[in-house]
Amino acid sequence: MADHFHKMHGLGNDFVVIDAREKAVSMTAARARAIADRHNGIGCDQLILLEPADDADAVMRIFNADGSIAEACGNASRAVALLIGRKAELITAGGRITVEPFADGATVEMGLPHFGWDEIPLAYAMDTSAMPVGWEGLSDPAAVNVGNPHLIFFVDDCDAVPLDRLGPLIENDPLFPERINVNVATLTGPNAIKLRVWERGAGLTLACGTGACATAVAAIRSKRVTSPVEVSLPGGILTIAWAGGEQITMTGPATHVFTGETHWANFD
Ligand SMILES: N[C@@H](CCC[C@H](N)C(=O)O)C(=O)O
Repeated sequence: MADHFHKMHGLGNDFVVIDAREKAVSMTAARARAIADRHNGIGCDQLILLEPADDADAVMRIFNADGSIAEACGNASRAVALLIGRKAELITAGGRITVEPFADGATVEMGLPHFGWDEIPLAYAMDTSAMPVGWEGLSDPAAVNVGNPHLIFFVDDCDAVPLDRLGPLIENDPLFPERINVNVATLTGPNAIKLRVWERGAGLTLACGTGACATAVAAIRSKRVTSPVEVSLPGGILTIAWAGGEQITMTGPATHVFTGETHWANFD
């Protein structure tokens, strides 16, 4: 019997979502990589596996396109909210989150941000609000962990940054023992940021929800902007609210593209 999957996206950051809450699906890094491959698979930035949870609505497991595990995914959280269709609590490797859908999107309580160098994690101690490091024209980034690790560079013009070249260089720098998501951000108003993201394990994507959260938090913390913040990504806009010390709230659209059928064994 064929297995079902859902093709979904949040601002163009796209997912294959497998609902394994009632019927177990075995997933490996190699299988996830093959499904995500746009040349011979269904194609996606992240593969999302929903599994049963004892004390929550579901466990959400996240595989990047390269097969690696991610602890959090903001855009997929909104997509999963749409799929579940009601307020729900999800367990991710990065912590518990609460999702609440509306007609064509969702609001997500993303949890608390973490700023300690060992919580990012970095290879050695330093101030994560303005790190004394640089790669070519990019320097003094902030680092924030919002379930997954992010590095944020505030620059005059994020469109001018060669992120396709610098992204992989920074992602794989030994300073980041678990690699890192790389954000380049430009302030466009007292509550507005333009953002591009090189995602760990997936490369350039049209949007990154956790990148928007981490960037907004870093900008609010350094008093560059005030909450709530409109974060404009190539795929569209997210609204991020954070009052220091509290959970980050993310609101934005999500889309169910189609439901398909396949045999997961086809991807081995
Ligand atoms: N696209 C996601 C983030 C996915 C995980 C990330 N690439 C990582 O490895 O941490 C989002 O919308 O947050």
